[in-house]
Amino acid sequence: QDGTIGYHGYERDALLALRKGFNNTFLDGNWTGIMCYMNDTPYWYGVQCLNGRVTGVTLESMKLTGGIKVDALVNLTQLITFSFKNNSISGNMMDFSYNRNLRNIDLSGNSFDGKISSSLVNLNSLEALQLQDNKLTGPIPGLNQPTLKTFNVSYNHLSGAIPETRALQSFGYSSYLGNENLCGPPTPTLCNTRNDVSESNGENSGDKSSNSSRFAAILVAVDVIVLVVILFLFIIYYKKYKNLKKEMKLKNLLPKDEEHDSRIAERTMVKKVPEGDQGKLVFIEGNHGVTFELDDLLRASAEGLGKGNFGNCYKAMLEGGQVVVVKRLRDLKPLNREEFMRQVRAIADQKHQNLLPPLAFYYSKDEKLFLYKFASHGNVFNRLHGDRDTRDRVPFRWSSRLAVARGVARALRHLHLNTRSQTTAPHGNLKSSNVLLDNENDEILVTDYGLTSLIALPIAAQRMVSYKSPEYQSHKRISKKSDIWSYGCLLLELVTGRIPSHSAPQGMNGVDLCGWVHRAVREEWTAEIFDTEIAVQRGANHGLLRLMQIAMRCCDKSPEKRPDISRVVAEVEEIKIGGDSEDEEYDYSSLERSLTDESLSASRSIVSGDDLR
Ligand SMILES: Nc1ncnc2c1ncn2[C@@H]1O[C@H](COP(=O)(O)OP(=O)(O)OP(=O)(O)O)[C@@H](O)[C@H]1O
Repeated sequence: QDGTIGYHGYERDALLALRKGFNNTFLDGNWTGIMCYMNDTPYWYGVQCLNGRVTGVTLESMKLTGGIKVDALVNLTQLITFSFKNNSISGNMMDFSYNRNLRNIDLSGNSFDGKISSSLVNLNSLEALQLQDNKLTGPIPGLNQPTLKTFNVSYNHLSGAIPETRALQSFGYSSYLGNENLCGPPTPTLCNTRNDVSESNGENSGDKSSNSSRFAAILVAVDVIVLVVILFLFIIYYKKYKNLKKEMKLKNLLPKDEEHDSRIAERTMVKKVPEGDQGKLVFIEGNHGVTFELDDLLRASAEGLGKGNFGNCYKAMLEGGQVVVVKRLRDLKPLNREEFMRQVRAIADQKHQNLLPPLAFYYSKDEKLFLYKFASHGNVFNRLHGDRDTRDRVPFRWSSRLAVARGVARALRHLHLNTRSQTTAPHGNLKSSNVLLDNENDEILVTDYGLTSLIALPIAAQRMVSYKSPEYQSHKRISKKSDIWSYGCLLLELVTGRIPSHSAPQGMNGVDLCGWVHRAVREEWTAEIFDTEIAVQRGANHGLLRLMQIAMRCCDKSPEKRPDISRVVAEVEEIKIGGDSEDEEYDYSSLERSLTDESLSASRSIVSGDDLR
């Protein structure tokens, strides 16, 4: 294949050869099909692409075993990042001669043996080389790239004198620790034998006494550096101490384990923002004048809203009376700050009255937060299923449920078709707990869209709704049509009042709603389908049937047969609430009768033409 279609078969072959070397079930299942096309988000876990070319492979802490062939990277000529840290890969190091753009190499925490590849010397853009905690032997090649900012070969079996290049000498002893046979500065061990020196230089370095005097000079320099470092550490310690004192003063400081019951009020949501991160809250334009600093947020009292699949949510009440929701994100893809910001901006760019965009975000190495407006009437899941069969239950009327169906359909249409935004992406995790209600239920706000671009794929595949769709189960593929499937399930949840199993919160049981409804219609025990709370409403009858028909088409097993979002919106908009008599009690048997006559014939024909799920 050539570059004109943005897909490079030889790069794919190189990745498949890598995959073969690991014999890893997850990669075997995930690295299939096209890995990346032009600038689409890569489909393969841990692979980064630009213009259809592979620029990064990041497979960290995945318990990978096996080896990487020496010539494995010959065809990955655009690589910038290559990280396999914390696995159990063994064998010799690969040759990097063809990867002139490489900036970051991290093979730390594996079992690589043999020599450090001398091809590293010619990587002119190399910024970080991390080879610590392996079984590498032999000398350190004479790297001298001015670009090199991070270097670590500690805890290997390296030997010989550390080359006296400017770059290698700029790193402290800690970068070389744990290699008994390394000598020369910055280690404290003098190189006594000619072997030591010749081993690393390849040739004799000559006069031993001039070497010793150079060592002496370097040792003095090291002493000075050590003094400066101690002074620096002292300053940091003093600053930390001052900060700690400040925090202690905050009356709200009450550390609490986030695993605990989230309903209990928590006083601080971010116990401590890591030092040195210089993290700042970044507000996104159009935030309706809501601005405050991270310090204000730290001081705010907070209440847990719930433990989500990708982090916990807190309601933070700031001293000035503002209320915001803070979502602490976890299990993210390894994105640097710029990449993270790009994704957040793409999410925030999706502006629509039925979407809840983030107000602000916070990025640091250890903490990533999203801030949202607080939706005062909670989520549709709780509204629909909460307080059932108790006196506290406030009925969720047909008109409100139809408003939810409409609002969500419009939000999805915007996500799928909005041409003004740079990316039109599926939601990926559409479910009733991600549909929020504000202002006495008449504002429907879909939240958590766009998280597929941030969450690590294996985690997303386990927990996001789109990955529960029939097409992902059979072909490991999701698309906008997977959102249509999720939407169909949401409609069925609204009309039946039952919890779907694929999105049931932890500890709750649900039913396979699509399968259940299909069976009910086919076997004509239709009376049980509709939620009695709305089935008794006189005006709801016709609309309920229409909504269920739409839902069943959206749930079709094959994505091609599902309607697209424009059609869904048009059909849902056509449904009438049903006149003024909505609140009147209805003779339930009349609805039951209408379910068994022609009104459902369309649904039944869908069922008969299709397998039950
Ligand atoms: N802006 C908000 N206003 C009010 N409640 C919110 C807001 N955002 C989230 N919540 C609620 O906080 C709780 C936790 O939300 P979160 O999104 O973390 O988890 P979830 O929706 O249950 O699952 P998932 O992580 O898969 O989206 C949910 O009950 C959710 O409805």
